[in-house]
Amino acid sequence: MPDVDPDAPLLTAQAQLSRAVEILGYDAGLHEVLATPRREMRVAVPLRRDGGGVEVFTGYRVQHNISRGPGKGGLRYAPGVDIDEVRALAMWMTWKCAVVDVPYGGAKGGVTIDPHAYSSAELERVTRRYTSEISSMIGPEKDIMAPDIGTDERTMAWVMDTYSVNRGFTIPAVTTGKPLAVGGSLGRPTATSQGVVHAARATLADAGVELSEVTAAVQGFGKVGSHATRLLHEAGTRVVAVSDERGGVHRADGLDVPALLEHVSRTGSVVGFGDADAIDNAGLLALDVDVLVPAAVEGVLDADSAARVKARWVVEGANGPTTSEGDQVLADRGVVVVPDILANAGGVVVSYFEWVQANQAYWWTAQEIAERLEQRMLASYRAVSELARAEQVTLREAALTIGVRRVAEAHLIRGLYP
Ligand SMILES: NC(=O)C1=CN([C@@H]2O[C@H](COP(=O)(O)OP(=O)(O)OC[C@H]3O[C@@H](n4cnc5c(N)ncnc54)[C@H](OP(=O)(O)O)[C@@H]3O)[C@@H](O)[C@H]2O)C=CC1
Ligand SMILES: O=C(O)CCC(=O)C(=O)O
Repeated sequence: MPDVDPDAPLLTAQAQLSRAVEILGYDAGLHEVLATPRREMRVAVPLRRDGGGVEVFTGYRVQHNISRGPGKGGLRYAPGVDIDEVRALAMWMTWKCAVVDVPYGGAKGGVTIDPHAYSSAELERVTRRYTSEISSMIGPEKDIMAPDIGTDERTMAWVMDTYSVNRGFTIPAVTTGKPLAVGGSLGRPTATSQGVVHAARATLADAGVELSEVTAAVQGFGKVGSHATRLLHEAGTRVVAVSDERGGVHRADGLDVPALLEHVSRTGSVVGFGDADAIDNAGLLALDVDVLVPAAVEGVLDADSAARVKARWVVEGANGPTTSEGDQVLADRGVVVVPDILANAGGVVVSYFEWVQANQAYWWTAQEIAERLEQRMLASYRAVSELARAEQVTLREAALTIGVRRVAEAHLIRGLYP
């Protein structure tokens, strides 16, 4: 028997689906339809290095489900990317888009590359080659990409440009999370983090607590974690610890967040920030705080680390930060977990707004975007929390039930399920 890591993201995603199917009482056939990725592509991505020589990377795009609309989901550049991770991330996108009721299926892409180890020119060549290789699979009406770990708005501009030049005209709606200059949306860079803060505010309110009364720790200081830290600080939360891949910093009285952001923009890491103590990622997860925001990678809250969590609320900025065993431990200990497919859905909500704006070639104001994002996040949170209360299930089980049911309904109504 090959070794199977019980914390592998795909096993977590499959176990979550099985639980939703059990709650919904679906049969084995429908379960299989919902579990099976609709389309997958694996491509070779050769790169000529700046200094000569060639390396070949592997790229993937998975469309897990397209029954409610085109595939939608990010593109990840990380050394650990493999097909099963991309499958898990694509499946989570399917339920996420359904929970916040945007008219998409779920997709995800990835290239097995450490983006820190390559120049910007090299990453541009990798992105253009990857896009060309998968271009038959993507498009505004087929599958729309966005940034994820290791990619950013510049990456999305390269994808959009490569796709467009091959068709002979500009097609902004093939990606979201683009720079404003090429059809991006106001509010998209902060949307995921803003959604995390809306979700945190809503779940605290259920317990009669306000953001200004609590302490928080944030793991991951990239596109999601850094803005979440700033927005929590602006909402009056005392953020006492943050981390990135290299380590973290902790100050019990609360970090000076504007000074921290300035330090990171100067040095590229939270590590070494003055007036704070060093802390490692495991230590951060176990801090005595009210709110914990994992906003880095999958699987950090497994059975062991979940047993050490002291926070009362975990708001998942990352996709899949909690394993199935970790989830059970947190539930048994009464920790409220706002699940990824709800808590970090602000990004895909504003991506949807960006796609709508690009399709109409008509741009909304920052206020319109902020209001519509808040409305959709709060309505989605309410639907999930009411179901959780009514059925006596966790917020994750309730969110999965809503998402999976909407996707299954689309299959059944379309007649795709024999
Ligand atoms: N971007 C978006 O709109 C959305 C992202 N997400 C999810 O949020 C998470 C973060 O994504 P995003 O912020 O975009 O990615 P980024 O690449 O912008 O940032 C990732 C951050 O996580 C840190 N990190 C990486 N590995 C570890 C580790 N093992 N332990 C601690 N920190 C680590 C990185 O540190 P370093 O810089 O040192 O490498 C960096 O600070 C992912 O799970 C992603 O799927 C979910 C919804 C939308
Ligand atoms: O903005 C999007 O389209 C999707 C972002 C993403 O990859 C995610 O929500 O995990």
